[in-house]
Amino acid sequence: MFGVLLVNLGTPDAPDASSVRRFLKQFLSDPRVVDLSPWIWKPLLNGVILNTRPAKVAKLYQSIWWDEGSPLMVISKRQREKLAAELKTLCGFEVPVALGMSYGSPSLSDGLDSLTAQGVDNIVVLPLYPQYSCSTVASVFDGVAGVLKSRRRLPEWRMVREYYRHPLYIRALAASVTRLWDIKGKPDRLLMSFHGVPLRYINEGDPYQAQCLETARLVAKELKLGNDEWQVCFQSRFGKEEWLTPYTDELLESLPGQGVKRVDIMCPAFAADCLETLEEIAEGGQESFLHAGGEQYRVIPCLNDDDDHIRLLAELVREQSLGWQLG
Ligand SMILES: C=CC1=C(C)c2cc3[nH]c(cc4nc(cc5[nH]c(cc1n2)c(C)c5CCC(=O)O)C(CCC(=O)O)=C4C)c(C)c3C=C
Ligand SMILES: [Fe+2]
Ligand SMILES: [Fe+2]
Repeated sequence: MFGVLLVNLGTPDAPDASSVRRFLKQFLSDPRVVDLSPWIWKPLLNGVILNTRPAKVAKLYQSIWWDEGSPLMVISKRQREKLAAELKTLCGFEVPVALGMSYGSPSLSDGLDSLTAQGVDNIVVLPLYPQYSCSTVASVFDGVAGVLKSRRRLPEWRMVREYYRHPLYIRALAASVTRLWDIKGKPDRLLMSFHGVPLRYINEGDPYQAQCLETARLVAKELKLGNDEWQVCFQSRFGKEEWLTPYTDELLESLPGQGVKRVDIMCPAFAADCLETLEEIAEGGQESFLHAGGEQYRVIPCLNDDDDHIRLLAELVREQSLGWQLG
């Protein structure tokens, strides 16, 4: 029987400093995320970052937390449920879908155990990262392989490496924009803000930047936008190193001075709304743009559990599992 492991980054269990600390410790200890030499990074992480950042970041999580929990977790659970229903319709039989997070819980190990307990022997691993980066997708690969390392019987498994130009993804993003524009009209500029990574990762072969630019170009084409009607930027910079530019926060501060007073902003690298979209973009971004003289700032939600997003995820699973469905 085949099943699906739906993977995302993970999130703290609660919006308090000790939960955030536990989450950040696991996340920031992954060498795929921060690749500095352990001799330099470990003392900095344990001595400085984990003593100062958790309390600060816990406050940010509190500002976006929902009654049911962390938005990323709530949305991930909805995606899991809807994907299972969609696959049942698409395949004509029950397909187990388990959730596994790279950091925090449920872990990748929890997700894989749940699939095994349901008799799954062929697994499609679907990381919810449209653009490949060593800091995300490769860490999912490491995590799954790390869990399977101690198993006597290996499942057969395949992983969706990326889907940054999948027609259903591009169309779903474009539809999320036109839903707003059809009712409320177009802004001066559409910003597509992707999560950043250190520029060095790109120079060392990570295709992430090129994939982001291609996603953006295709969305702009689908929306029939002129060159001055859209722009790419990169958010969520961490640390002192140079990251991908232009930085979203700096761009938002400079646009009103260039006469761009009304922007719509979307975050195509995120399959679910989370701290980075709800706080950094929706709260912080709005404040800096309006403060710099901007007049209208609208945030386009992530694809979340939209029907056309779920159809895309089901199609990605179908494409990977073709040879398995007959057996
Ligand atoms: C330290 C370096 C980081 C890299 C490289 C990085 C890449 C990266 N991250 C996402 C998606 C998400 N990141 C989220 C939070 C988050 N990211 C970093 C750092 C790096 N990310 C930190 C330290 C945090 C935690 C918050 C903070 O302390 O600022 C989240 C949100 C989680 C949530 O709970 O809501 C997501 C999702 C991508 C797609 C990516 C590379 C492409
Ligand atoms: Fe991140
Ligand atoms: Fe952030």
